[in-house]
Amino acid sequence: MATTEEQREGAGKALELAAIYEIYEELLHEADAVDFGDLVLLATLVLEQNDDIRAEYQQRFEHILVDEYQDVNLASARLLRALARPGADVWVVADQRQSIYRFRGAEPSNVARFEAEFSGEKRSLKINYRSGAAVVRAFQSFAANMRSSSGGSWTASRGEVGALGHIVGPSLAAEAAGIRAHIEQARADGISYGEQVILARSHLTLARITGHLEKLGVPLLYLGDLFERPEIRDLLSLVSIDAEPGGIGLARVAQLPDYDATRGDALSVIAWAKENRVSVIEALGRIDEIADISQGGRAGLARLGAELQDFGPATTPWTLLTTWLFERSSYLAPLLEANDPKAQQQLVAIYQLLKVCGEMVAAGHSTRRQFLARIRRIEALNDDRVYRAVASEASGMDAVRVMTIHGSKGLEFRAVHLPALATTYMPANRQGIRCPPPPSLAHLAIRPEGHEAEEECLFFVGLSRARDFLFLSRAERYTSRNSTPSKFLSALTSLAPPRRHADSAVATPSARQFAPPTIRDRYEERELSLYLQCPARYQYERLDGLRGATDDAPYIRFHRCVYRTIGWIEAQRSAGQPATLDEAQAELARDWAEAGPVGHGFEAYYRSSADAMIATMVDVIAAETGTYDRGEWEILLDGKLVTVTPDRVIVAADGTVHVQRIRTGRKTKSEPENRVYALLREGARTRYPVRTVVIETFYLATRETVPVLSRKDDKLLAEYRQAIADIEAGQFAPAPKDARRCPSCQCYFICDYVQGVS
Ligand SMILES: Nc1ncnc2c1ncn2[C@@H]1O[C@H](COP(=O)(O)OP(=O)(O)OP(=O)(O)O)[C@@H](O)[C@H]1O
Repeated sequence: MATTEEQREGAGKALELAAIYEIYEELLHEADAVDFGDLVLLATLVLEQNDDIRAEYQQRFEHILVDEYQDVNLASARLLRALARPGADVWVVADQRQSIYRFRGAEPSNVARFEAEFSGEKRSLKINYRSGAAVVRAFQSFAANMRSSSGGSWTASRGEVGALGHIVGPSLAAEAAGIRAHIEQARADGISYGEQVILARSHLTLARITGHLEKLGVPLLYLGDLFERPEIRDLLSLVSIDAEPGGIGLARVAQLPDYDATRGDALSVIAWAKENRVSVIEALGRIDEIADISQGGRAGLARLGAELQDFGPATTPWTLLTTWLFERSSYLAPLLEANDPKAQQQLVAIYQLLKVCGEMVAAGHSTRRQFLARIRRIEALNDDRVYRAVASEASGMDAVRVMTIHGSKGLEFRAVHLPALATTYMPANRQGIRCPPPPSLAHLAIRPEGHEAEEECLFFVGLSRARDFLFLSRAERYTSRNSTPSKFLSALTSLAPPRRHADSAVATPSARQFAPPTIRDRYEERELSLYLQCPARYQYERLDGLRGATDDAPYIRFHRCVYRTIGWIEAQRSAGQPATLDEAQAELARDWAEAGPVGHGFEAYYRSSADAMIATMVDVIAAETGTYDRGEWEILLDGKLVTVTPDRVIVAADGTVHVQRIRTGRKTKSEPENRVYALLREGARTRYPVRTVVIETFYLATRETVPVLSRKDDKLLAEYRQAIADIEAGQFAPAPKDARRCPSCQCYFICDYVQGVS
């Protein structure tokens, strides 16, 4: 029974998840498909529930060998029990110091139970054949204090070979320069690039480090986030021209060196195409008719028009890319000529994109729009990992390997580089449990000690991949704050004392300069909010007037429909004609057909939530006794007017004014920190100087009204003032507040911002 607020919220989430999971299972069933977990689950159930099948398999296998036994979870442990007949030889290999799959249900305690469960015995391996003595000493020293299974001692059969290194740099750039020095040190010892690996806890860390190493000219077999690489963005922008609405891709393509056009040229072409209702490609073909094009740009854009000629709505991304790259443009020429590690890397990335494109087209995402939508979706779900590893065709390249520690399990390399050994990176911070399991499954939640133990194991896995050289490194600053050394280093510093590596002099590109826009005295709250979300997006959308496609998740579409319908209901009420439930639902049906998650697997679930919210709204309005005061407010901030239209303003019978913001989502802790509340309070102060005003959030899903206090108003209003000042100073560098939302931005493909790296 949930008694506290937290438990109630947890139970609500668990119920929601259970409902979604049921639909997910139904969809799997309809598609006649199984997921990864089912592969083990279904096999186990078949064996457990059918005596004859179990007998058949049990007598087939006299010996069963299990590797990585510490990673066995509940389902695979049951599979093993069902497969092993009484008296069968079960032989397992386990290293509890390498248990790195607790997060997906692995139960290292299986190892401790092995002897009793299978009447077995345990033997320890004492000789290490992989690593030289220096490396063995390092992981032995670390293992001495591990939680999951402390201790262990090994004789290095290869003897005194190899060495350790440890550098500390003031910044990430300096750390990268230090890693390059380590890489070269190993090469001087006869270890090629291809025999070296960089291992880190997360892809994000790898992307950040490799971004710097790439600039330093280190050949790497790693692409980072494929779809955020500059050359891939060039190509995706090209694909998007006339495929995503608005011709936005031209803003990037026109500025490629080959076309020598300006951003202003691109905007002129896009505007002309819109005005004349022709495609952007056609507009490029008629460039002579377009005014306001720079001299160099005119010739370049005419050339681009010729290259794209005869590409129409039916042209697939595959045809467009291959024809343009190999037959028409000279985009590849400088890369082929340069033949340096950076160019090679770019060519590999382009090859990889073509491969992905071919696969996606074959899988039915065959129009250019579908292809781009698919990429946005992959990025939004952070599901691009499979595209980061370089295609096997390139595996012969002599380039440093790059992978997560999880990905390195079971592998070995002559030199291992472990960067970012700083607090919060290694061990990583434990993430809160977003949806705690219900009490009956509480044993499945990873406890804090489990997280720490798992992080230690990860580090042990990283250390023990090295054959000859183990190189450790960290920076004193990764963000604007200083970062302290990883606590895991303390076991190693006496063996590998840190050396300082000075900052490198890698030139960073200068920030983009833009002419300040016209100074105005009036701004909408919405546009300032957009600016604060991302200055670049503000510029593209508000100043350049660029509109393109966005990838809106069904969840967003559901909320948008509910807000739209509520806006209509509120307007009806203000006009003195409150909507009936039927009318409101008919309005929702219209909004839904136009903008809802129609056809999505979870549509019915979203729709019933939307229906319930609309019914609540109608009900709440019917029960209301106050009067309405609706309209746009103007709030004066340092001589500038900021306009905002509150969701609802009700003057109650006792004269109190309730200013509400309506939310269709779940109650969140951050909601009261939304700066719009500060603005509403400021507005209410001048509009209702003598009345009591309450600023509140109204949560439709739960009918809750929560007052918002004024604690941070000054700071929040200052954000609006700063936004206006920055806009007027022409500061529009991409700086998304929440980079995870970038893939749903219309400017995604033309933008230079790289998540976690920029
Ligand atoms: N008896 C042996 N003589 C010489 N070399 C050996 C011997 N056994 C293993 N090796 C070498 O030692 C290295 C490690 O072996 P292997 O990968 O099988 O170990 P492991 O226990 O699976 O390691 P881990 O679980 O840490 O990945 C390999 O390079 C392997 O060729």
